[in-house]
Amino acid sequence: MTDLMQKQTGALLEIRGLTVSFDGFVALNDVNFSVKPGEVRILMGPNGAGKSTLMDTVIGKVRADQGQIFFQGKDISKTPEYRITGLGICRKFQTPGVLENLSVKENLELAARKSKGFWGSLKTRLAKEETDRVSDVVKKVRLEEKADMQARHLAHGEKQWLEIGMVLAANPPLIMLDEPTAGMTVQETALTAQLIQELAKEHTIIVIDHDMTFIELLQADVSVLHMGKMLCEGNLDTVRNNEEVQSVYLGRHKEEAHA
Ligand SMILES: Nc1ncnc2c1ncn2[C@@H]1O[C@H](COP(=O)(O)OP(=O)(O)OP(=O)(O)O)[C@@H](O)[C@H]1O
Repeated sequence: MTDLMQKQTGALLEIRGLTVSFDGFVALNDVNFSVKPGEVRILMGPNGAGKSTLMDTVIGKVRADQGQIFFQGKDISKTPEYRITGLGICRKFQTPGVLENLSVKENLELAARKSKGFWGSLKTRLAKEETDRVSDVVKKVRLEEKADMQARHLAHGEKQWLEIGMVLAANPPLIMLDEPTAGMTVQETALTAQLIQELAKEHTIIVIDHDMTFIELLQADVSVLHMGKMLCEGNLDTVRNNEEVQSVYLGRHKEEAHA
């Protein structure tokens, strides 16, 4: 896809006909998926549906057997993993990456340095643009008052926001968040939904999550994967009313709720 085609389709990320298999097991089967600049998209699906594999393929950790991945109009299907961050794609995993003994600000500075690659990370001082970015990010993730506090003293939700901040420090156009509200209180979950909506003004965000309260708060379009196939896409009502989704995913949750 050329830059012109990207403008025509309007997609920041466009995945076409993606098939991925592990030793003959097909984890993704001819998946199409695209997100527009500034969009928040929720990626749902039961365990083993292929959500992580889809994200892993975007960041070059897993290679596709077939299909193409276009980012800002460029085919990145064969771009090595170590180059993907530099292109402006950042993924936050569920496992914490915060350094507990460093302050909030120091963690953010480190993330800003790392985004500059190996040589950039060796620089002792940050450029003005980077320090400005760190000050901006610390406000965005609502940790301004705790900027000098060691990360280990933060509440669980605050640590998750710091991690989102560390992704933001690199200022990537595309952010992928893996269950950002896991373990959060209802109030922290609501604040996280608000934060993600604010961030979507400058970034495109793909969120993998199962928490229906959070998904409702996000008010974003949803893509549902099931057994490696894209089952349904649309707004939350469309997805909720889809019979296949009800039987394979939401139905299961209802049963659990009534158990
Ligand atoms: N490296 C691998 N080798 C073999 N099989 C794998 C590998 N990675 C994933 N799979 C399989 O591919 C399928 C999709 O896994 P994936 O982790 O993408 O699902 P998921 O939707 O992210 O699930 P969960 O919500 O449980 O994280 C699963 O059946 C999984 O066992």
